Formats: sequence, C-alpha cells, structure tokens
Amino acid sequence: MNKGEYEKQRFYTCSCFITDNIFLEDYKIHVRHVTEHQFRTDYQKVLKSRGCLTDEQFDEVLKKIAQEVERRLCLDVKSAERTAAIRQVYQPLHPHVYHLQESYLAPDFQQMVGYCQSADASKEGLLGLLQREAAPRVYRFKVFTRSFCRELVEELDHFERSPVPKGRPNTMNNYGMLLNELGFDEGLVTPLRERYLHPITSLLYPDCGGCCLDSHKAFVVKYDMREDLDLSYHYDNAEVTLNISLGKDFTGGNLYFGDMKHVPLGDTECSEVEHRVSEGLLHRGQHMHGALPISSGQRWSLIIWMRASRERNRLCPMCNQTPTLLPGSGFADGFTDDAGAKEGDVNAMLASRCMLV
Ligand SMILES: O=C(O)CCC(=O)C(=O)O
Ligand SMILES: [Fe+2]
Repeated sequence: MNKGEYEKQRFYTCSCFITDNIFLEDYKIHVRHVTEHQFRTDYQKVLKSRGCLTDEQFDEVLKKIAQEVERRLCLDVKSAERTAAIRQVYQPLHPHVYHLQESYLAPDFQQMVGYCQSADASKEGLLGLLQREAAPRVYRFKVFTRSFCRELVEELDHFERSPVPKGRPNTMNNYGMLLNELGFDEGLVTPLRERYLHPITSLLYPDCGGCCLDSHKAFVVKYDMREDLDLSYHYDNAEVTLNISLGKDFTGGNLYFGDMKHVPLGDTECSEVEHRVSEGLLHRGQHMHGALPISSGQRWSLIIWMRASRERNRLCPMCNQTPTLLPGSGFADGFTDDAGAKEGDVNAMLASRCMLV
C-alpha cells in the first residue's frame, strides 16, 4: 500500500473491545462482560474456584471491570492527548532511531528479505535459510544490529524517565509503551512491516493473513524485578506477531508456546523458547503463548502485532464473530469497512462516556 492509499484508508475496532477479553489480574482470567447477570452466570463459579470467595471480592471484580471498560471507551481521546503532549514537550535522545535505515538491520535479515523478494522465492527456500523452528511455525531470526537495539532502548529509557504521560501497551502489561504515541509508526515500524516483514510473512503464513498485512499495533514490553515479571498465557489481537528482544541484561523470561487458541488446554503441550537480544520470534497471533518470570535484570521486547484487514473483516480474532465496526483513530484494531461488515452505532455513546472522566 502506498502512502496515498494509507492516508485514505480508515481503520476500525470491533465492538467486542468494549465487552470481551477483559483480563482480571488477580484471578489470571480473561472474561466477557455484557450484563451483570450474564457475567455472574458465566464466571461466578470459576472465579470462586480461583479464590474469589466473598461478596466484597466479587464487587471488587465488578468495579475493576467497570474501570477497564471506561478506560477502553476513552482510549482514543486519551491517546490523542498524550500524543499531543509528547509532540509538544518531549526531546528525543536519539532522534535518528525514529527513521529506519538499512544499517540498523542485521545483514542476515537483509539477505533473507532479498531472497523473499526474488522472483523464484518459495516457502521451502526460505525455510532453508532459517534456523529450525523454535516451536511449531515459530521462527527465529536476527532483525536489528545490537547497536541499534542498544540505542533504541536508550531512547525508550529516556522517554520513560521524562515527565510526559505514557500509554501502556495493553491490560496485561503495566509497563512499557505504545510506539505510535511516540511517533515511531511512520518512520520506523510501517516501513519495517511493509518493506521487510511482509515479504517474509507472505511466504510463511499465507493461510493466516501473512500475505495481506495492512496495519499493526507496535509497543514495547518491559519486565523488571520490581515491576512486571511475567505475562499470562494469551493470544494476540493480531494475525502475525513479531517479538524482537532488545535487551537489556536479563535471565529467565523465556516465552512458552502452546497450540492455536481453539485447541483445548488439556490437549496442549508447551514448548519453551529463549529470548536472544537482537533476534525476533515470528509467530501466528492466534498461537497461544506467555512469558515466564525473569529471574534477574531488566527485559525489553519490541512487539509488533501485524494485522490483515482482509482476514479479520471476516472474523474478529478476539470474539470469533463477524466484526461490528466502531470508528477508531490511526490503525485502530485493523478492521476496514469492506462490504458485508456490520455497522456499529455506539459512536455517540463513546463520545458522551468520554466526557465523564
Ligand atoms: O513478553 C514477551 O516477550 C511477550 C509479549 C507478548 O506476547 C505480547 O505482548 O503480546
Ligand atoms: Fe503476545
């Protein structure tokens, strides 16, 4: 997609964003909340088995859900406010890391992409260039040079220490940052996805949107002995995910992969996969995974959730239904308004709710 087309393309979020996949940290469970009655019917028993025993604890859960729904309803407004504040006052430490240059990329990675772009490229040929699968259909390869990883972490650390407001990546990561708010999309992440990652994912994952990626959500996750240590088992809101280990020094923190999300847990065998600084792990977004606790140091990873509207317009990967579209800003959640998609009618509700907080 060229720049002109990108500017014209509007992206949307599925309305399930307001009701589904709400993560309850205390009970390590994702829940759906449409009404209190439905929620009690669906979750009271399982929550009890996880230690939610008293009425007070259950009320606390309902309060957390209400807060999370409120946060989601106001996400775009708050994000625009943060983006504006960052633009106004934040002074980057390394302004050059915002603009992709070939010299940031590992030579092996450039060669691999060169192969994928050649006329006779094939999946078999590409697999011959890659290391053995780290887990089923999980591929490991160097992406950035070590020096670029170091500079990027220095830049993000500098941002973290600055007084500007920060948007956290998702409900499961309390630390880290959203790269679009910092201005990384246009110069770094979009060109990386379009020019370098798309040729690879087209060959490796044509069956799950890898050949028609058209947007992404990019963020950095950060684990520290005094902050988040690990990440619960989950699937991503993505067709294909790239997870690049940026550093710093850490031990532990391995990823573990199970099976695709529709496979029952009882039939799943997990494989552990080590993070290696400057290397990326590429996997299908719907491939269940989590991160083990770090045991020392600080671990930073750049996560790119890549989306294919053609794939997700048919079936939202988060609710498994035909998406009901809510207008969003920027890439939103990567849905587009193709014929056949249901139209949402909650715009007015979104606007009025956001004014309350
Ligand atoms: O901690 C990691 O490396 C994995 C992060 C992840 O899976 C995610 O943010 O979706
Ligand atoms: Fe993930």
